[in-house]
Amino acid sequence: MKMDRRAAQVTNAPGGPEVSGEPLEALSSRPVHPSEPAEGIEKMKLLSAAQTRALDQATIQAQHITSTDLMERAADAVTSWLLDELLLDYDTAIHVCCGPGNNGGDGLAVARNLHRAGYAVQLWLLPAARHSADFSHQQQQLPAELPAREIDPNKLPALAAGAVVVDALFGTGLSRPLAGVAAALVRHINEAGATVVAVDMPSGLLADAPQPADSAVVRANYTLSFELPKLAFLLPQNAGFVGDWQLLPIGLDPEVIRNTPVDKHFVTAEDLRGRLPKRPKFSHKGTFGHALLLAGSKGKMGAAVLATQACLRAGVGLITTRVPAVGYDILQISAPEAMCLADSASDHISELPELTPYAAIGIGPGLGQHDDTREVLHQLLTTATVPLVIDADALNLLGAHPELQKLLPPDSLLTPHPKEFERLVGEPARDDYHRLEQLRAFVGRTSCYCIIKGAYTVLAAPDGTLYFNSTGNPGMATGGSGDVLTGLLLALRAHKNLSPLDAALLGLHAHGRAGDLALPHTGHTGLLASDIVRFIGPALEELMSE
Ligand SMILES: NC(=O)C1=CN([C@@H]2O[C@H](COP(=O)(O)OP(=O)(O)OC[C@H]3O[C@@H](n4cnc5c(N)ncnc54)[C@H](O)[C@@H]3O)[C@@H](O)[C@H]2O)[C@@H](O)CC1
Ligand SMILES: [K+]
Repeated sequence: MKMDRRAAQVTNAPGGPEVSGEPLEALSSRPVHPSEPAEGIEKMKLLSAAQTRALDQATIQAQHITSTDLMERAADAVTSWLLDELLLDYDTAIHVCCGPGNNGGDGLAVARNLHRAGYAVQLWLLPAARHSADFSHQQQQLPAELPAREIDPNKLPALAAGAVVVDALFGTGLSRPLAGVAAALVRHINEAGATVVAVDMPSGLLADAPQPADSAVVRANYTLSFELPKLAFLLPQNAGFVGDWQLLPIGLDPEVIRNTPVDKHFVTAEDLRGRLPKRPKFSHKGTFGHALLLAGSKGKMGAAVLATQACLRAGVGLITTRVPAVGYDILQISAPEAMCLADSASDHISELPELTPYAAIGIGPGLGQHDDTREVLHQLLTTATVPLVIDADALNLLGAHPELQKLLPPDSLLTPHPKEFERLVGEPARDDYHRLEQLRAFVGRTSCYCIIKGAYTVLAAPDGTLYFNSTGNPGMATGGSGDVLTGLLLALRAHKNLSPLDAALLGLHAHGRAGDLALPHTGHTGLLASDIVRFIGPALEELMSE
């Protein structure tokens, strides 16, 4: 069998109102707007299982079609993908395993399509007391030469390693963990070493809730989902089940999607393109703000350098970086475009500089957690009147001294990775879903923006809306990558004409995209944080208005 692991269609792919002309002071001190609409961030809404069902029904009504018609579209899309992307051979053994509901109905229609096209299909049905109407309809459409065999729990189908298994056991209708024959079959599929293609969802995975750790869940190589991604695909704990996920369009009604209220979005380039104001011809360095960065300690000056360079590459007007005395030469040499303010202490930052000139302030990269530095953070939180970007050791200090969290100015942007987030909230998350609940509670409590870094970095706005980033690659899981993000976000928060939400979304997207642009030059293995810096400019230009 020929295998083509190219990305297909939308491949694992991935706002707010502008405050043009508003003085920065007003931006930072105005009350948080809990209902700030995510204007335009609507291309990829993350719907719950119930909303997905409602969308299917609404599409059927709006387009005057039957549910069978919609199922045929889904099955045609899956069949085309198998033929065009997986490049099936006629002699490849294809096992289509169907459950009792509409996911199984999809499987029956795919099996019929493949059989008609001349492929070697074997069709297996899970024993069940009841079947959905569309399943039964599809079963009646099967040609006589394509027998549907009920799975015998005592003799599960032989699945050769070179075979393709189409998993159409359960989709969004799964309401509880799998048990009995279904669980046994799923474990059998997982052990077979076959190429597993899940229809809509890997069977056993719940669409928007965790399942017990020991549940049987299909470990798919590919998951072919319809139109919109599912929250479950974006969470690290499910990566081993979902595999490479693809979205297949089936004509779900765009108007209904637009009108479906959601609190979670998957943010794509399409959502963000044009949101970064083009640099006007007569712009000067004041237009793009003067940023202050407090970063570095002895042995961690690289973090300060990378964040400074990233801030510059993200188009900040000016940057002043406050470093301990030991870092003065290092910073001046490695970032000559930046101004450098050396602290009187040699190895750590011990004094807060005068804040008046600055449009935004970043703190954290390589900072260390000296008591003096904690005091600097304390003073910053109580005196700053401009947007703050808070990262790394500044987050650890906030975790170690929770009383400081009460001082966080509204609309500050915090950028923890999962471990820093755990320290910040003082409690490990039970699972990825619980972490999202913790994140929402945190932004609700503090009226801040907070991200959690990862494969699909998630941003929570103060109103609890979640935005999953769609760019980036595993090569970026390397030292200094987070420092680069801080610098980039700092530049965008210093930008006069960007709302806090737009600045954060643009920054997250551009960071991942810069990593993706660097990849052909470095490979995953050789990707360094400084390579990300190099491509920030091109990544941001892609999002610039005409
Ligand atoms: N017309 C539509 O609504 C469309 C639906 N589509 C497909 O339909 C799927 C959803 O179909 P359904 O809502 O019928 O749901 P599923 O086919 O995912 O499963 C529902 C069936 O499984 C049973 N069930 C649930 N949890 C179980 C468990 N733990 N153990 C054993 N049985 C269990 C239910 O009682 C029901 O019979 C989607 O994932 C998608 O694949 C697509 O065909 C697109 C169009
Ligand atoms: K499935």
